[in-house]
Amino acid sequence: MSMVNRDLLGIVLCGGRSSRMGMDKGKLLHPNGVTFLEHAKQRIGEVCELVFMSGHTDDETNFPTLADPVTFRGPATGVAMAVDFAAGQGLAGCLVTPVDMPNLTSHHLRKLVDCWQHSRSELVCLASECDNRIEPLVSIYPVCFRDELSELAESEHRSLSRWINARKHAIVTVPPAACKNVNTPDEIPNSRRRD
Ligand SMILES: Nc1nc2c(ncn2[C@@H]2O[C@H](COP(=O)(O)OP(=O)(O)OP(=O)(O)O)[C@@H](O)[C@H]2O)c(=O)[nH]1
Repeated sequence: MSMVNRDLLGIVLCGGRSSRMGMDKGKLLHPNGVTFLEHAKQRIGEVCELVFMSGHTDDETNFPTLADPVTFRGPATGVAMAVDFAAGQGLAGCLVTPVDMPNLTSHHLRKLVDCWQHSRSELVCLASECDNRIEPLVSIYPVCFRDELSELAESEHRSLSRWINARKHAIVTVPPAACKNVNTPDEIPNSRRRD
């Protein structure tokens, strides 16, 4: 069986202001020598055949991108847009990942996909094995949630955690380090900006 999934659209969320970091988080240098953005694209490319970036505005690369219909309204906007697009492509859902979680690997993403394969209309979320708290930005969103996610994206608070917690969902747990995201410069060991 192929390790690369053809039914899920792989998404790298890379919109937002990166205001706490003070620079585009996608441009940070990952310890493995590529940018955070390249790393995020590579790891999801090992799991999903079709991959899009979400919300990124600069055009240094020609990588397929889904622009947010309204900018800086948070990740729920990108997720809703991605799920809508996946539904239009006849895909089963989206595997969403953030650009700012450098220790997450394709191995962790495959665990999510394996779980989803058992029940393909169910939400599947990554969670830290220390507190079971869900990571809405590392989750699989089946296309049956298309309309509900559009409503969420247009609502005032747009909290994906709250939205998922109000619905049936499966969780896949990983060590806490794997799902640590970086928001400020002092959270990036062994890394620096690529000039
Ligand atoms: N498509 C899209 N992605 C977003 C948006 N806001 C944040 N993200 C992504 O969601 C993930 C988590 O981002 P956050 O740390 O919550 O927000 P941020 O805007 O990047 O950073 P701050 O300005 O410091 O809050 C990252 O991968 C961001 O690129 C948005 O408006 N649209």
